[in-house]
Amino acid sequence: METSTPRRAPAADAAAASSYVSMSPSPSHTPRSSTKAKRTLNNGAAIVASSPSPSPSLAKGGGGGGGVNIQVLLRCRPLNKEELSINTPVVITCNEQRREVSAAQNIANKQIDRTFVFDKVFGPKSKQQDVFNHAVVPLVGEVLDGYNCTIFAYGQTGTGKTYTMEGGGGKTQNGELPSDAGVIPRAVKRIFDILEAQSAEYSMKVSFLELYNEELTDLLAPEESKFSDDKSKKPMALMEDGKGGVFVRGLEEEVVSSASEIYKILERGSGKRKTAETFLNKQSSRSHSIFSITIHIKECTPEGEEMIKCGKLNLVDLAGSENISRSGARDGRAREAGEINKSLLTLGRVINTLVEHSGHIPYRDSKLTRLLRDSLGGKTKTCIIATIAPSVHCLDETLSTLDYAHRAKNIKNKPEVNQKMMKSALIKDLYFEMDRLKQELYAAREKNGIYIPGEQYLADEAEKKAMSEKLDRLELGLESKDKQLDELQGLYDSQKVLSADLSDKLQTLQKRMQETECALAVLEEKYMQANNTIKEKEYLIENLLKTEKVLVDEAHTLRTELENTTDDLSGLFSKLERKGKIEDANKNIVGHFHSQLTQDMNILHRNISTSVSQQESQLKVLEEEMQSFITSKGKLLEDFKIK
Ligand SMILES: Nc1ncnc2c1ncn2[C@@H]1O[C@H](COP(=O)(O)OP(=O)(O)OP(=O)(O)O)[C@@H](O)[C@H]1O
Repeated sequence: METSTPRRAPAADAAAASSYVSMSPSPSHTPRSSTKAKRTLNNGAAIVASSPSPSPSLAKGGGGGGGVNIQVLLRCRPLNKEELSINTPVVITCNEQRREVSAAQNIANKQIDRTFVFDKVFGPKSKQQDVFNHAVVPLVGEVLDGYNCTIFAYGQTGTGKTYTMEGGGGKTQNGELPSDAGVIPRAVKRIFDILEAQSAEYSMKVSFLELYNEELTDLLAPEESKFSDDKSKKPMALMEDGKGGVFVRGLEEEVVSSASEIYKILERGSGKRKTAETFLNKQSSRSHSIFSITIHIKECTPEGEEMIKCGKLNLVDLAGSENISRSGARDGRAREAGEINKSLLTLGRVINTLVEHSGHIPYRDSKLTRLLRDSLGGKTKTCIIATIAPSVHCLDETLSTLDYAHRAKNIKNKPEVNQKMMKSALIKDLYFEMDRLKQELYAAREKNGIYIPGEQYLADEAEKKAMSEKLDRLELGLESKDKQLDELQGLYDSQKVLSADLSDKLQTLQKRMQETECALAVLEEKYMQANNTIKEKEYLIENLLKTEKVLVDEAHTLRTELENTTDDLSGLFSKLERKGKIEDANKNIVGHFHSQLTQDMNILHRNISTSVSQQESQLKVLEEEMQSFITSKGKLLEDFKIK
């Protein structure tokens, strides 16, 4: 029966029965002691064989070809109170639209701006909800689809890694998370919301690991253990799983069935993290932490076969990348900073080697890189949230974070979905494990009286006690689950009645809906007709308006032309008037000229006739004189001849 109440699938019981946690993508379960480790390797063979090797047919998300670049997001925190009080200059500008971050640098009195582009940029005003929506929501979906996903926060101390990952934690008000809740509580809530909306049958377990001074500790281990192996104090071993992965021996995985349970676990674990006051952060996390959520979801194949899908979300809060003197780390703190830097330096070297493809990748040089191996260049889907501060005092560290994160953008992973496991095979394994435990119990009883070293006896006793307590807890859990099942059955029956009632109502509503749909269709037809008429009218109006515009333009042209013609005509008339006047004046002049000419001509005529008569008389005189001259000359000539 499928219900919305979280139910534990057998896989969860198997997981709960073991206490080794693999950091490898495979959902393998390993027991607490070395004997148990051996057992699980045998017993877990069915699971391990089917789970770690990802099925190429099931793989999605671009595992093929060159892989998928890991996502790198950048978040810049706002100035804090101290920085504001001393008016610290801001040297970082974020352009969220263009996904750019610019750092203003002053080198030798020259202003040099460096700009970096990321997959997403969150400025100082960004909300926790924004970061969650862009960084985590898609990955939560991938986890529920059976992928392993890792989100890790990287940045200088005091830049908001813990704020981004945990924020105000999971203190809910009226079932809602506070606005400052970070990525982890929001991811938890979303996972439960989705699973419950899908009425999925699932089981979930969480682990919380701390890496401090290259030593691993379990943040979920009980504070005081009656038994010899007090894990809260004792560092834990990181072991190779023989398949290229690693697991942390003895890491507690708590089975959870509600978001509030996880919030409590988170609060408990976070409280145990090593923190200290530094110049840059009053409550600086001095360790790296990895909070992991493993989800097993039941699915049915079309053939009715029950399968278990497994996905894992690793949420990593790294310790601050820092300069020892600037961070104010002293004495023990300096060693601490050195160790933190060792892990982060190795992380940097791993990133560089991955990006430059320059041979051997030094994963093994630090525990952090061994743990994150599958998230960097492996089969996991990874997202890095790099955090920076905007103040000028942090510029060097900010640039180093920006360079680091920008380089990490080029890392390619080949995400592959975890192969689904058959539920029947899991149950078989579980029964096998129970039988084995029973046999061990009988054998242990029968061994009464045989000598074994006291230390081993105590250890075995402690383990037996822990196991029987666990068994009791499991039985109790089973009983309560049975009760829950009964309750749910009752609920189911009442729901059935309710559903019959509702289906009647649904039918009535469907009828009404059909009628409404008919009316709607008629209305839609009318609406379409009206729309067409409106369109036609609009077309006509548009054309009319166009014609009117043309006419108005033409009228304007005509009017200007008319005005020009009127001007021309009045010019012409004034010209004609002037011409008439000139003609009249010319007439007068001509008349005057004519009479003057006549007078002058008469005078000339008279003068000429006078002159002619004078000339005639003068000619006569001249003739006479000439005659007399000739006669005189002739006389003279004759005289001369005679002489
Ligand atoms: N985006 C933000 N908005 C508001 N306050 C922030 C933001 N980021 C960080 N802070 C505040 O700045 C302080 C330091 O943040 P936080 O402890 O998360 O830094 P951190 O990077 O985890 O430092 P460390 O590496 O030392 O642990 C906290 O008081 C936190 O509330």
